[in-house]
Amino acid sequence: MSVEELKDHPVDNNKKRTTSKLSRSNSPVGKRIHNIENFSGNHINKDNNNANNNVNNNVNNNVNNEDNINVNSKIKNTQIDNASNEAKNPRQELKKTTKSKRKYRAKKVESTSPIGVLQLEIDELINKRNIDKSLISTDVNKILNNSDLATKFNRVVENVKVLELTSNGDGLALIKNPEIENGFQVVLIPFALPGEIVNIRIFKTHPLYCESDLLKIAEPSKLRNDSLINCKYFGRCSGCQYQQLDYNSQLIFKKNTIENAYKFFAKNLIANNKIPKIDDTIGSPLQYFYRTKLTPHYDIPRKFNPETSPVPTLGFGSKGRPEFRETAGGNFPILDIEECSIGTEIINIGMKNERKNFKKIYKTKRKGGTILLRENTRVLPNELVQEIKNNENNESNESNNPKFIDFLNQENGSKDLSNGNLSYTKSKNEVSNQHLIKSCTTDTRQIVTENINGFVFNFSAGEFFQNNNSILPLVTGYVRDNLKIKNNKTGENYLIDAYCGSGLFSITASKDVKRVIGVEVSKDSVKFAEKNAQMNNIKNTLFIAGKAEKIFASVDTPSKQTSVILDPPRKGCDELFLNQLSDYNPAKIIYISCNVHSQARDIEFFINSTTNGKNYVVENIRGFDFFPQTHHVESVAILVLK
Ligand SMILES: C[S@@+](CC[C@H](N)C(=O)[O-])C[C@H]1O[C@@H](n2cnc3c(N)ncnc32)[C@H](O)[C@@H]1O
Repeated sequence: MSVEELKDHPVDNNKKRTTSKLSRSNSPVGKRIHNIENFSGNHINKDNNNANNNVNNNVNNNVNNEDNINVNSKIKNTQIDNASNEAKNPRQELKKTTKSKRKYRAKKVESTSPIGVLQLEIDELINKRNIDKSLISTDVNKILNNSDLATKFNRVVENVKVLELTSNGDGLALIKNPEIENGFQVVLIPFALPGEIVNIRIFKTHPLYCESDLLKIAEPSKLRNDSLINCKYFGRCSGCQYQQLDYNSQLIFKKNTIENAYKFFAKNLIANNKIPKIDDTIGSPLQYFYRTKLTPHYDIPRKFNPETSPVPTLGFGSKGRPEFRETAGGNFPILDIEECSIGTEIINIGMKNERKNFKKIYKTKRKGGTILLRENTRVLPNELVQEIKNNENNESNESNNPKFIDFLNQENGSKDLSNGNLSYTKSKNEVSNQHLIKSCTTDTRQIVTENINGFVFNFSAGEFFQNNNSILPLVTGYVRDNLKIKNNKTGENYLIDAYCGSGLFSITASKDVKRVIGVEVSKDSVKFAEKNAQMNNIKNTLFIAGKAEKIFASVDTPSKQTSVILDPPRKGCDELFLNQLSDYNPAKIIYISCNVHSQARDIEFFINSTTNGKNYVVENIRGFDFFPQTHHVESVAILVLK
């Protein structure tokens, strides 16, 4: 952070831990945790750092258990002397007496959501060690209404052994429960790896687990290699979890996530040996600087005064207040982020431009918001490339070539405020020999272009499109290779692309099949799918705007010669759709998913609970790493009619 920016943030938030909605809002996990486990009052959340508080450090020895749980660990209770503080403040005293009882309200959890999966991971952790659930359950209502109890829970614990890694990339451990005799707390420790011995600070308690900050790594895992960390915000930003791991280890953890997902959600198929060995995860050609879309955001505080309040921070949510490494971005719920090492070069240039712009306009904002940064790739016409080249000798370059300026100005993208020009980067597609100009758009309705394996795609910047274009040739190639239907002597294959977006799989696979029918709920995406087919001179596609559930009413392709691609949103397919898919009875199903848990659940339902499901074999399951450095994994499962 520059000196200038430091001036913009005179408030030292280090003295104020706020686990507001915002502190978790960037992380899909955090978001769900907040939505699902909602306290009616304040969160259990005390300031352990506040130097003004009267702090007693009581160091207790933890009980040794038969397991490797927290062996020889010490629990350090950081207790705030509330009594003495409150007595001095009669207003607070009054408030205290009139305050109504705070109540913990648990909300319904979707089992394949991150918090739903965490519950299964917790069950597995305790079952493996024969620990009864009652020994890890905490009465959160009691803590909410008893500040002494809250400080007892919000403590520093030393020498904690990390036992597992969750599918969200957090370490999972067991520590002694400060209230239940011989009881435990399951604790989430972001950025910690299995096998590590760490010191942590608990800051939030839920009925079956608690959240903590990683303070110190006393004994690192052999897998940890902090020299690989490429980002000054890593260890606080909620975006990446795995930068401390070499890439191969990241891929192994992701394969593990897929294995666990099938273990949790396809129990019956696993028990009957109907799930094949999960194949190795295919890595991304780019492991940093790959993300073609980022959405930094900001919050406008309730008591915001445009004249006196500091510039709100702009970036991504912070994952608590870890201290195990020095990080940039400040101690804010939304970290003040200037660059993101997984974003592409032009996205980072766009981020810098838009930060400068934000400093000019933030006073007009009344509520928080998000800034869209989406990469747009255009091909520079050959004549223009030639003209620029020819003029190079005259000390002329592209920046003073009027035609090039015209080319740039066709685009309404992120501009360099110092000169008002569109920011861009140049690159070359070595396969097609095309010169590419990349810019960054911030307008959700702007039409952007992507080039994948010689195909061109247009779509609205605000609509869905895959974010890592470096891996798209690999995944679309894999899908194409697997569309072939064995024993199809007619030589005529058909494809149904359910949840087709702007036609990525329909178009890249169109040459291998006689006809493609795509269905997509977003009318805007369907419009682009049609346009993309036209632009790529593809004539055998038909796109239907509507719900995937309705597609089978309009399908006339022979099912034994048809493969179906499913690529639903994170929540997966609904049962109505899966029943219709089974009635249609296609020769092959390729299920692509960014949430392997809902994928496993759907495949279990399809095979076990639909009319024709039992006639399918799961031939292959493997991950594709669309999101290096993060816990996310895309999973592709192939089902074949026996
Ligand atoms: C994960 S995206 C995949 C898009 C496309 N296959 C791609 O890779 O670009 C899921 C798509 O499903 C669409 N969608 C969501 N619910 C749907 C439904 N019930 N029926 C059809 N499409 C749906 C979304 O609009 C989104 O475009």
